[in-house]
Amino acid sequence: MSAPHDTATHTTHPINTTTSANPPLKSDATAAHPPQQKPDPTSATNDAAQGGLTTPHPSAAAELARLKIVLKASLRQYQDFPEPGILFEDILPIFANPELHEGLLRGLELAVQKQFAGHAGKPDVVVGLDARGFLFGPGLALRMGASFVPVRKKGKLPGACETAEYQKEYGSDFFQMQADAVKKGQKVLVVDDIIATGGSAAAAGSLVKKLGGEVMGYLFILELDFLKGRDKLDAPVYTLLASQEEKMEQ
Ligand SMILES: O=P(O)(O)OC[C@H]1O[C@H](OP(=O)(O)OP(=O)(O)O)[C@H](O)[C@@H]1O
Ligand SMILES: Nc1ncnc2[nH]cnc12
Repeated sequence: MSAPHDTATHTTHPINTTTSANPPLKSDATAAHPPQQKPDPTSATNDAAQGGLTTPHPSAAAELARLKIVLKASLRQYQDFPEPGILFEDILPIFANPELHEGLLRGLELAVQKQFAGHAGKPDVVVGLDARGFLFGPGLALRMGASFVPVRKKGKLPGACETAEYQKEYGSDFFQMQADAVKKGQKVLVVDDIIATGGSAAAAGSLVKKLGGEVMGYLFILELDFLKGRDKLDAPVYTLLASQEEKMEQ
């Protein structure tokens, strides 16, 4: 099988040199996959990344708007992964590039300041969901001076745990939190990479409440709009990027 990706556009990613049963989509029509003549937004040396991420002292709104464009352009989509009918949104290119990684944390920090300040101010605890919520949840918590607590898939945490079952875009699962991980009355921000059906985030929110925490909001990098997952959540929701307004044609 040939290399799944044009390395001329993504020279900084070792992943692009491997073969795969689900190559990233090549069409210019997807926002997640930049056309070949465009500079690689995930490259630390390209102009878009430099202009988007290193401009000194822009207003918070302008800075957030610029970060969103650069971050969205770095995402990749894989058709029929992990099963037919799913258009998989791959956020890993963000973490492969230190500037994008920094830009993500900055964008999320600005979003929390802008979106949640009026509701509850700063969180006491950031709760990140297994597994991709662990990629940026601890970094965001550190920036905001908050604790980080994981929600894990069943059977991974020692000691007394609370458990919640949930449905997601592909299948069902169980989440757990350690029973003493959140103190009564603590303000909790639940974070994850993607909200699809909202099942995972709703289960995490229910666990936080079982422990006595107060869910001040939910924060995601990306939202699959057509699944309307935010309707399952009963606290303010903020998503940095939007995607898939309608279900993929089969
Ligand atoms: O809104 P939902 O329909 O619940 O789907 C969103 C969840 O699905 C993905 O995780 P997944 O369970 O695939 O696990 P992973 O993070 O371990 O890959 C994603 O990272 C979210 O946690
Ligand atoms: N379409 C999707 N892409 C990536 N992660 C997901 N989690 C649930 N649905 C997903």
